Amino acid sequence: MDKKTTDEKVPRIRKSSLKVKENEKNVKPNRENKTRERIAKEKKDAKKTEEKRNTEEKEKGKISKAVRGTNPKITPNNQKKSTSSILPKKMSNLGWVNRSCVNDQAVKNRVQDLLSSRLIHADQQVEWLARSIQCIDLTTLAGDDCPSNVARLCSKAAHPLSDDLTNALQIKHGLLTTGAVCVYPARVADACLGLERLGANIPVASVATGFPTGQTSLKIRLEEIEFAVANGAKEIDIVINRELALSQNWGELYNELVEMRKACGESHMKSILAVGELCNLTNIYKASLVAMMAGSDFIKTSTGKETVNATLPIGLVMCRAIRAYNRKTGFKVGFKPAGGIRTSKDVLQWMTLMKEELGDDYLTSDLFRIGASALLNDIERNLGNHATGGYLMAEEMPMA
Ligand SMILES: O=C[C@H](O)COP(=O)(O)O
Repeated sequence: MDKKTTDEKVPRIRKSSLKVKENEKNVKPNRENKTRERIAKEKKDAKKTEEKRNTEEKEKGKISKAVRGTNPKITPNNQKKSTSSILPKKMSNLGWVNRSCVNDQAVKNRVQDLLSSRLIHADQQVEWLARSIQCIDLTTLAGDDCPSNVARLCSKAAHPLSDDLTNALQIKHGLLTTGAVCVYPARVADACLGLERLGANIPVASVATGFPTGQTSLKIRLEEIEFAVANGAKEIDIVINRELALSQNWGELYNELVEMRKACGESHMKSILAVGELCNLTNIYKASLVAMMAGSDFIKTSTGKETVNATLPIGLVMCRAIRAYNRKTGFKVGFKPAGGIRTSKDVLQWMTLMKEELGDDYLTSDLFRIGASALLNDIERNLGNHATGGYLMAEEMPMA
């Protein structure tokens, strides 16, 4: 494990180098004055920036009070930890992987139990739905994606709800954003530009490694990651090599994922398991462990292109793997269900799963994302219903 910090030797400063030579003082007074002025100016600028940031943070903090109730809290997405603070989380324990086995019937029972007795109460739904928006990776992954529809997606990510609705829910305009926008590598630059123009501090996620099938050479898959990172992607959604998982070649899968992790650099790596193609729950559990051991920041269910995508039993198995990994290593890896999540009811069920299996800590965008292209419209409609007592018409949702 790379958890320990390295004790770096601090270079010693020779005392003599700290002394200001008398003659230098006399010879270059102007330069010293200029340096002092520059330092004073820098301090003043830093103070101004700090004050500006404090005011912004204060404003944004109001969002948590704007939505009824206090649990779960809504905090602005741009308070996310910087990617550079993420430590590598590599470990290899293939014995653990090989010994793992999932009891299918127990999984079914647990999901039944979650669905029948633990759903979110109606009077908490507004705050949970508003919070779920912050966890959405708003996605477009279509062959005809182009700068204009990506710009539109960015606009929706930066302003997910109409002004009328944010006013009715007392959410200050512009403070609620999605967790990320997710696009193909060729559209990353468009997305970065679109968000920059809006002044939105939202990360761009890129699918990569031959998404959705991964059926190309490792070299090309790694180059694709590098291309997306170079274009500004802060999050990379890679697909795992299904052949290696299906043939139980966990060692080779681990090696490939480690290479991908390296290629991501400081960008987050989300590993898509393509669960619908892994045959059984035990394979999904094992692939989850391997992906986490190789340093994934998130494990993600699906590309949205398989026949079977995110289902609750599969989600439960992946959450249990995340929990086991956390208990063994102390690292918290995030979870991203994706594919076919389209309704407010779906998202509340996924949030219930997260809360019950992993706890409140995992209900922030640092550790929970929902990959979805159409979900936001349904959430908007439902919040509209809560605010006005009637469902919004399509024309009342201009960005839908
Ligand atoms: O990663 C995100 C998925 O591709 C989105 O799938 P969806 O279009 O079914 O919401």
